[in-house]
Amino acid sequence: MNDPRRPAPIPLVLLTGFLGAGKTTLLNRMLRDPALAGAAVVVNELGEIGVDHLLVEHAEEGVVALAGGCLCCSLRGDLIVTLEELLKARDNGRIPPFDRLVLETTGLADPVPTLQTLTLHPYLAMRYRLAAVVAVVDAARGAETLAEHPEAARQVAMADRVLLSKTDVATPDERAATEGLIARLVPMAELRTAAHAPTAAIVAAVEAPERDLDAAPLGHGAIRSVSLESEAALTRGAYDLFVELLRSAHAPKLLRLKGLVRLADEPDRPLVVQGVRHVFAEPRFLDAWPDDDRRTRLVAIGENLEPDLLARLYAAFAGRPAADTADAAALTANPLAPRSGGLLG
Ligand SMILES: Nc1nc2c(ncn2[C@@H]2O[C@H](COP(=O)(O)OP(=O)(O)OP(=O)(O)O)[C@@H](O)[C@H]2O)c(=O)[nH]1
Repeated sequence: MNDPRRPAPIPLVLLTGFLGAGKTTLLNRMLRDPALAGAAVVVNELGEIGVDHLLVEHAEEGVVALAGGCLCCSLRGDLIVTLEELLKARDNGRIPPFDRLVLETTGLADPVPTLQTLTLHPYLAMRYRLAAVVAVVDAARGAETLAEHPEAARQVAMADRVLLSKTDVATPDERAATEGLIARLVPMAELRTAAHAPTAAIVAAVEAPERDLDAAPLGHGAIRSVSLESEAALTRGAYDLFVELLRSAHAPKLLRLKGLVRLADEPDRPLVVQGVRHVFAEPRFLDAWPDDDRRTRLVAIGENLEPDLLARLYAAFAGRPAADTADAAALTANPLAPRSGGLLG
């Protein structure tokens, strides 16, 4: 599946977080860290100010600031051009061959369209691969912000890793409230303190979802996550069909699907799944499982997702329809059984 003639895709880390959360402060710290010397950074700034002086001080050709608009809407075209230009400059040797890219979005940006752009674009999807979505959340005002601003909640819901900033000024109550909301919104994400996390770990790729996830609604009609796991390997056909049905039936609600899949014909190499809305990056195999756990582990994130429906859909393809239920119940709850109110909602 991996073509040896193609250059290895460059890991891309999307750095998100609400206005004033502390993204630029964090980036500035990263750019001073020799461990990240090989990274390029793209900053999208809202407003007319343009180039962020902090970043320009610490990096040279690798920094491209997009001024004048929001990354997820008016500057989407420019984002593509910028990322292509960076590749061209890298391939021509005009800039150092950066080994990863950090893309900072504006504080109001919805990360979903940006991720879609990256996974949909044929050339960019071939040259970059999404390594992680990192969200910065202000420990002091996070709870308030997440509750009041749906944009902020969407940013956090998409994150693989959440970094708490301003822990130095947050009261214990404020911090606990912020952490509580983050845990409900995105229980699978790693939560770290921005000031203490090693910067290399912040932008490291996330290859395995966390385990023992509970679907956790934030509130009525809000974003929630659903985990899907199975011991048995899936056939490629079953996996493809599962994704196809998931996309066609749940696409309007589904913001993201990610994780590792164990396929019957490649049990020693996990297939990495990265989907944003109905767009799925071409799945790729890792060389090996990241740990001893070789189960398929998928996380679906979306608005008003129905965990039971998703679990039954997945179970049907994972070869264990309703395995946890009694026989009679298993039969009647079998999602493949022809009846009304089936899997496709
Ligand atoms: N006390 C404290 N202040 C912080 C911390 N991180 C960021 N700040 C301050 O918070 C303010 C906003 O930080 P930025 O890094 O500009 O935030 P941003 O997320 O890039 O903001 P936008 O550009 O609006 O999206 C600045 O005044 C920072 O100095 C922190 O950990 N502790």
